[in-house]
Amino acid sequence: MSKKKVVLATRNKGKVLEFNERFGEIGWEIVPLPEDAPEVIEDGLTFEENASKKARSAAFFCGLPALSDDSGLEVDALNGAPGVFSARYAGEHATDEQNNQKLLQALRHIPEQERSARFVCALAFVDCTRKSQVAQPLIVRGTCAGRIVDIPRGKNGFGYDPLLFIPELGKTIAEMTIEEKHRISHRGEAIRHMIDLIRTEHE
Ligand SMILES: O=P(O)(O)OP(=O)(O)OP(=O)(O)OC[C@H]1O[C@@H](n2cnc3c(O)ncnc32)[C@H](O)[C@@H]1O
Ligand SMILES: [Mg+2]
Repeated sequence: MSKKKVVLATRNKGKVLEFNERFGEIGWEIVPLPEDAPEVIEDGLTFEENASKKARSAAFFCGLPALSDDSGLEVDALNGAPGVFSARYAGEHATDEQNNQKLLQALRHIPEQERSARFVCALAFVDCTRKSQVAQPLIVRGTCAGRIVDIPRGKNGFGYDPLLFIPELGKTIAEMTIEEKHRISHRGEAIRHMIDLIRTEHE
């Protein structure tokens, strides 16, 4: 049987690496988002809303089913910020480094026991070959809880990975291999949920 082509609606290379190969077990061939796909304005109030917008836009543009990811970091001492603004916390085209520095600065007076935080990942899947799903994408969420360190640690991963320490494993996410991250991360959990959901949808 030929594989089902699904567009991965993201421009984030770190995410792309984490999705690679994960959907082979349900017979998907993941194809990259074309360079000329339209920019999506990520103005939703929730990760789920933004993920739906990104998946719908890519599905319409490519005429293929599309999978998208909207994710971010929620810090309790900042009432959930940066949240859906994680990518542009330090400004519209901020680098990971600038976002990390801004977060460390915002938390500089907060003691270790009050630095709890979590990564959240919402995935949306729009299958334009199934009419009902264009209006209502399949949506799942995964989370990964830890606490924010005061000095970045580790070189792996991307984004805020050097800042989130996972007490059970005694390291930050940037100190993990991609396999270790997949086992415990928000994105790993969301991908497992999405694969389960797609399997039940097709039963
Ligand atoms: O919208 P797309 O094109 O998918 O790419 P993006 O990088 O803009 O992605 P988001 O809008 O979902 O913003 C996510 C932000 O949260 C950060 N982030 C998401 N997942 C992460 C992870 O696994 N580890 C570290 N930081 C992460 C990421 O660096 C961004 O700053
Ligand atoms: Mg984005």
